Amino acid sequence: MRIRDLEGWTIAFDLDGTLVDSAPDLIGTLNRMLAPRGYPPVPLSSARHLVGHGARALLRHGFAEAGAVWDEVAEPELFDLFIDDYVAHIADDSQAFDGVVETLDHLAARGALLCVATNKRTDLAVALIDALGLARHFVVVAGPDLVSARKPDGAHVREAVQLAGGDPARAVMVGDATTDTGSARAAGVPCVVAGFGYNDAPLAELGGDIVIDCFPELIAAVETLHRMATQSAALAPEAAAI
Ligand SMILES: O=C(O)COP(=O)(O)O
Ligand SMILES: [Mg+2]
Repeated sequence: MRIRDLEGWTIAFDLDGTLVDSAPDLIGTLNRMLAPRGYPPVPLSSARHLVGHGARALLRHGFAEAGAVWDEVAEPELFDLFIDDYVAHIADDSQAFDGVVETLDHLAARGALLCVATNKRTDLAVALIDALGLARHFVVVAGPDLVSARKPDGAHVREAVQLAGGDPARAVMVGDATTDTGSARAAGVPCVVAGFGYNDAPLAELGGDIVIDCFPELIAAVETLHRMATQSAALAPEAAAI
């Protein structure tokens, strides 16, 4: 039997660009908004980094990327069209990154509680997670509508961990963008950066603690952060006595 050495620890995951390569469907929807309005499609490669701040931000910045004029008045209608189209195509081409299922199973078997903290609306996040057969891994899926403030606010990671029944003092965040590292830092939670995701800044400037190049490397990263936390907790009484 495996040692449950991660019992009492919670791992909060970002969704888009960390667990799931969802950009093809998000950018596909964006391009279906642009085409009938006479604008050119934005290539996936130049729009991936726009994913991570929610659908509204993707729409706005995607239109800018295509050189399209942004119509503030039309935004609510455009947003509704975007969501309707995205829901219909949510898992056409989106896939979990290699090794996600095995790695999540491994971490759960060692006792870790797993949850999701995403800037995707909760209903959309749940629909995507369900469509890819990942639902059984997570105690909670927390979009911005389920918490008091969205990433990069620290409340998002902190409250997602608490909703999962965990303690933010014994948690790790895993994400791919400045929204994730910012939220984790503000919550006092160490952050693993998915270097294979939709990084919106150079890796050295994202502000994470450990960068992983593929999902299975998360196991070693969590072990390192867990060891560091355990060692500093063991040293804390001595430090207090000095
Ligand atoms: O931009 C989004 O739709 C959500 O992105 P996230 O899962 O990376 O927070
Ligand atoms: Mg992301």
